[in-house]
Amino acid sequence: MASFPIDHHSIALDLTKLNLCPKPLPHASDMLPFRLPVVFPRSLRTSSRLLSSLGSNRVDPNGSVLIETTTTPPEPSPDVTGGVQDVYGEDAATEDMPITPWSLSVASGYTLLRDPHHNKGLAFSQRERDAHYLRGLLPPTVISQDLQVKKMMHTLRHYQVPLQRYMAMMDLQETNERLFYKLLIENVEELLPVVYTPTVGEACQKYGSIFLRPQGLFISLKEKGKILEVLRNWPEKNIQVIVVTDGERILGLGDLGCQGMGIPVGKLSLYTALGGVRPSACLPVTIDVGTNNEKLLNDEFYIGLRQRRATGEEYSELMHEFMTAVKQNYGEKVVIQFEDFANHNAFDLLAKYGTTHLVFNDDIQGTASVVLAGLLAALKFVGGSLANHRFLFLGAGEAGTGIAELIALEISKKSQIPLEEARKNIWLVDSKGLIVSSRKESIQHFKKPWAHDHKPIKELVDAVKAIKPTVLIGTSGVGQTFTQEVVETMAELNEKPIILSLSNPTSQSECTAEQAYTWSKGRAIFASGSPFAPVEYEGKTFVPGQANNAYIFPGFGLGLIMSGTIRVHDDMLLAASEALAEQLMEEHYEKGMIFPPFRNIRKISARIAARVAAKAYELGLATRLPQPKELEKCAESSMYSPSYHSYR
Ligand SMILES: O=C([O-])CC(=O)C(=O)O
Ligand SMILES: [Mg+2]
Repeated sequence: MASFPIDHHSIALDLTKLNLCPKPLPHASDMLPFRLPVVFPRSLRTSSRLLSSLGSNRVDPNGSVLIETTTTPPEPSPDVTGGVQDVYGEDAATEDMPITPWSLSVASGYTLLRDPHHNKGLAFSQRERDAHYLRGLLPPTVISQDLQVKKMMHTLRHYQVPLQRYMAMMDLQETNERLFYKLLIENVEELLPVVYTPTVGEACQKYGSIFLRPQGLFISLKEKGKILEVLRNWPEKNIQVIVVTDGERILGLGDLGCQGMGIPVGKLSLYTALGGVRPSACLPVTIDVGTNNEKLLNDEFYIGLRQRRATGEEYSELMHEFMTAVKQNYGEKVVIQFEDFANHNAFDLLAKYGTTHLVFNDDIQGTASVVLAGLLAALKFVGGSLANHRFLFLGAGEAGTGIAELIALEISKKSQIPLEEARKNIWLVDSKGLIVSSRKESIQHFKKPWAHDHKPIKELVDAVKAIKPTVLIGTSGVGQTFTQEVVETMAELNEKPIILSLSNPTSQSECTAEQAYTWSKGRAIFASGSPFAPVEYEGKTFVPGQANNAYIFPGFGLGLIMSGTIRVHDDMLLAASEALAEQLMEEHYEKGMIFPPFRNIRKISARIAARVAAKAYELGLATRLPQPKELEKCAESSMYSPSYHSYR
């Protein structure tokens, strides 16, 4: 039995946590009268079993008990953009906690400094250093978390190579999680390109070489028959979101096998930083069924299975075991986000598990929702409704057909016309040319609804001339395919051509922001999947938007979680798009923007979450009852705060 060198006989019980989504308190100290001391019999006080039963699974036999308190709550701030106040003490209002609302974990001394969830580095106070056996293990200086942020940003800005910044950020995530999130939340525009696209793409390509500590859960063919056991090896039990990839189509970079792990890790960092979901509730997973990437197979530093990809039954059986184990282990309300699967599996998995699990395909549905939002906002510049526009896509995979379908759904609902009718103004070009009815027999099922009557056309530029689109959308995964001639033709056809180059990372973008503005003589309404800096053209500054699903999935997921939703419905995607488009203000339009700046992303995510949750309640898919009255406030107040807790 472990012994714990402490003399605390009470643990604070925060009654507000018994409420699933209590009203935000006007001041955190209002909570204090509700805190009850809970006294345990002496025999229980030293029992590691008791501690485990209270929700801690980090019992250190040599350690002391570390109790997080809210005795010095931070001043509540009225906004959520720069890290919210920790109203609930444990950032857990999205969590079902009917009986054990404790905040408790176990570590001390050296172990505490190496526990990323509790380490505060130089920010440990003198009192904490005494109480937790840290004296001598740290240099004497005590600094604030704000100063730590300043120092870290200073260090990061000195690195010239983006990959160095990525590695420094991953290192921070693995040593001091709260500091990592504070940095990311407070510097989101600067750091998003580091932990996310484009740098995460390069990180995945070089993952084998830069790999220091494993992050996330690796489930390979070797784990077949044991996936439930593997899930149980993960230290956190209360999982709310899983992002899973099989690495076959990482961004526009292709098959990166097991090294695709950078993507679920990055996406989940955004779930926390942008959407406020607690890091401990997030589980990144990579399914390794091999890779067809010869370069990786021959790379001595490759970290995955050294075999060609399993397909067919072998593949579906492993995926099925995974999906079944997830539901068995975490229940029905865990969000499973599919990420960067190749087309053929992505559509099949979504269709197969859409009726039994809470699944969401970010590349099909998240991308569709963000692009629809951008188009709704762009109407402000071009006028009319979506039904008055003609759309041409380069790329007919997950993103292309997903966006096309959501546009058609929105048009069909708004104009009250059948979906088939709404699809007629939407055209797609794939690697073989315009998708037309004469190709219907030979194309994949997800392309068939877009095979309209027209003579075959091979080249994109000829398709632009023939179809005369008002909106051109690139989802091809191939860089520099919107040539000067293509953009110029769009500009000849339209006073304000809408051009979206969505492929990631930057190297795969169909054209750059500068090309779009220059070739259209400053008339294009442009957005891209990966970020581009503002462009000066003839004395005017153009701010390109980042049409990236990062605007959608964090808030969307939060909406699902806070309402206890059990299935995703397309109407929730439409609700998310509308919520995002509504965030555009006059000041944004003046700069030609069709997406709001990322610096307000937590507010944006809360709005999206509220709208998604409201739709879920309306559709009868939400299980968390009764429905909170003020969903947006509920979303904001349930967001994770990266501020340090005080330990006693
Ligand atoms: O990760 C991103 O930046 C967007 C995305 O889902 C993709 O390109 O596959
Ligand atoms: Mg993706």
